Amino acid sequence: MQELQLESTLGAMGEENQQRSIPVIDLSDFSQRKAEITEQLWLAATDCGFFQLTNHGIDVTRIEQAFSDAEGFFALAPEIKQQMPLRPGTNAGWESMAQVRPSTGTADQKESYQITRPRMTNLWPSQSLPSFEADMLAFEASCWRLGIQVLSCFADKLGFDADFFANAHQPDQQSYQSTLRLLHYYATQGDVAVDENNWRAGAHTDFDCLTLLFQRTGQHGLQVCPGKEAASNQWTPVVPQTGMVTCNIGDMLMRWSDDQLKSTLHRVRMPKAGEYQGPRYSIAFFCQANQDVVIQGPGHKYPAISAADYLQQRIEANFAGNSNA
Ligand SMILES: O=C(O)CCC(=O)C(=O)O
Ligand SMILES: [Fe+2]
Repeated sequence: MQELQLESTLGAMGEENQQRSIPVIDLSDFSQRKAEITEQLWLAATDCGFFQLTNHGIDVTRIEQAFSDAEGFFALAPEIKQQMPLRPGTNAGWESMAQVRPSTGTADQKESYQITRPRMTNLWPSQSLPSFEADMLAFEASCWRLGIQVLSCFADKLGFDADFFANAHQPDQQSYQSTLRLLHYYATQGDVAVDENNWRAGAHTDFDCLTLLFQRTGQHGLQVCPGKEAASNQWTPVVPQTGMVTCNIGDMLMRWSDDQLKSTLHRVRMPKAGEYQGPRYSIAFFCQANQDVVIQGPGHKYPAISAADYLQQRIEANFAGNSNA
């Protein structure tokens, strides 16, 4: 697949480019300002493929709570986390150092726990963390609402009904496959090589329609390389700020928009000597259309394919691990 050829050329470090900026889009008064917001989102998503949202309706205290829940989960003993293993192909459960990217060939220096609503049987830490499940499902629902709001703007521009993507990502169905992923990148010692073999997350594009990413102030490392400039191998840092939501377009929406919306390469680099060496936590929500939904762009550039088959192709081609991004 075209996406993979691009990824496999991008293991090298490249250079940092501070010149580009990631657009920041204010969602306040969404219903009154929808047309204006839609233009801003479309511009950002057709150009850079990455943007950050403010006044998006998810309260910062709610985000902080989700991070403290995530810290609580990752602090559980390995024997407990091992009872909730990531099941191949499901995007549900816990893994550590299991994700190998084609861009690097080495495992990401992280652990993750993924929540995909219909697939969570026996995967909740109910005994150790009694309120975790309810908290996380409520947070997932807030992410869904925000993701669908942004997608409704893209639907307007693509000539689909405003509720087209809401219908394509129905949470109450067995075929639902949007995923909330908690991420914990391990603390480093300051003497770790920052080279092309060592990444918190190797360069990749996401498989989904739209990713919402929560980062914490001070926990740097995310870098972006816009598609049209991929050959430059120049990477722009995305400044982390608790409360902002960083968004990126994934491969599924790129295909669904006949390549108008851009799925953008990104990665998380290791801290350099002198930088913060502590753990890095982030939370990602991947909007992925329900399995039975048929993906086809307005101009029919690509053949119709179900969301299940599309993801399967992407996962099989990508790596032995099982994940959506
Ligand atoms: O942790 C981050 O900042 C990025 C995570 C990411 O890109 C992913 O999980 O797909
Ligand atoms: Fe990603």
